[in-house]
Amino acid sequence: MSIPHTPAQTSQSEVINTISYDISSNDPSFPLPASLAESLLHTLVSHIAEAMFLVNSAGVIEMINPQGAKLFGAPKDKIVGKKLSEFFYRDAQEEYDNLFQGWHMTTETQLNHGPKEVLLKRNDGQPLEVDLSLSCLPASDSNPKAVFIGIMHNLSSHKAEYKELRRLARTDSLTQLANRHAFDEVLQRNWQECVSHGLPLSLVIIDVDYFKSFNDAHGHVQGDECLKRIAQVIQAALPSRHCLAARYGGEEFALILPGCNAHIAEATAMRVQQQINKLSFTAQGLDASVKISVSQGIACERNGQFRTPTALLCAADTALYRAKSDGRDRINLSQ
Ligand SMILES: Nc1nc2c(ncn2[C@@H]2O[C@H](COP(=O)(O)OP(=O)(O)OP(=O)(O)O)[C@@H](O)[C@H]2O)c(=O)[nH]1
Repeated sequence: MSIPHTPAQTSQSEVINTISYDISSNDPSFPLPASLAESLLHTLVSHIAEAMFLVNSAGVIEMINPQGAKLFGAPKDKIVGKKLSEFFYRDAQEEYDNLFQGWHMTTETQLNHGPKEVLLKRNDGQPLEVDLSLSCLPASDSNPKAVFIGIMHNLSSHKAEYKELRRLARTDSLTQLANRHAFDEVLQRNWQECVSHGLPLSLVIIDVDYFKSFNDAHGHVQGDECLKRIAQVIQAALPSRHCLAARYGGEEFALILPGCNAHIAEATAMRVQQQINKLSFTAQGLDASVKISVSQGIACERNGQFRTPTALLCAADTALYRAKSDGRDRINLSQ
C-alpha cells in the first residue's frame, strides 16, 4: 500500500486506510512521520459522518467534529480542553474518571469498549441518551502519545420509539387500560413483592352482564363506546396508583390491588358497581332507560392460602361465576 504524502491530496477512504494500516501494523520499519499521522487523524475526525472526538490519556477532549459538538450541545471551543467525564452524570462520570486515571496501569486497549448507553450531560444541562464507543490508538513511532477515539450516536428518537412501542404492546387499544399481557406481568411482579413482604394481594374480576344483549340491541359500535365508559369508571375506582386496571378479555376486566385486603377490595368493587349502575348513555344517542350492570368476583391472598398467582386468579374467577349464577349485578368474595 502506498502512503500519501500530504493529507490535502488524500481522499477520506485513503486516510482511513492509511491510519488503519499504520496503527494496526505498527510496523517500525515503515512508520508515518508523527506530524503526518496526527494530521491524518484530525482529517479523519473532521470529515467522518459520525459524531466523533479525540481524548488524550488524561481524559481531556482534544478535538471534536461538528456532529459531535452538536450532540454535546456546545460550540467546539466550549468542549475542547474539558474532561470527557464532565459531560456525564455521577456514575458514568466516576467510571470514566477511574478509567483514565488507571489506564496506563493496564494494557492500553483495555479501555476500549463498544457501543454502550450513556446519559450525556449537554452544555445546556439537558440529558441526552447516546451510545458511546471508545477505542485506544496505542502509542507508536508515528503516534508518540496514545489517543482515544470516541464515537457517539444519538439514541433519543430510538428510545422514544421503543417506549411508545412498549406502551402500545401493553395497552388495550379500545379502552386504553392495560391489556392481558401487561396484567400477567404485573400480577407476577406484585405476587412476588407482596408474598415476600407479607402484604395482602387482592384480585377483582369484573364481567359486564348480558353484554351480548346490549350489542344485539344497540350494535357493536355502541357496545365499544360502552366498554370505554366502563373502563373509565373502573380506572377511577382504583384505591391507589399502585393498583392496576386491565381489560382481561372481551367484556371482562380485572383489577390487581397490591397491599389491599379483602375489605379494601370489596369497597373498590362496590364503587365500581355503584358508578356502573349510574352510567347513562343518552349522550351517545341511547334512551335514558338503557342501563348496564357488572358482576364481580374477589379473591385475596393474605396468609399463604393460595400457592400461586394462577390459583388466586382461579379463585377470583370462581367467585365471579357465583356472582353470575346468584343473579348478576353483585359482588362475590372467595372464602
Ligand atoms: N362491542 C363489543 N363487544 C364485544 C367485545 N368483546 C366482546 N364483546 C361481546 O361481548 C359479548 C359477551 O357475551 P357473553 O359471553 O354471552 O356474555 P353476556 O351476554 O355478557 O352474558 P353474561 O356474561 O352471562 O351476563 C359477546 O356478544 C361479544 O361479542 C368488543 O370489543 N366490543
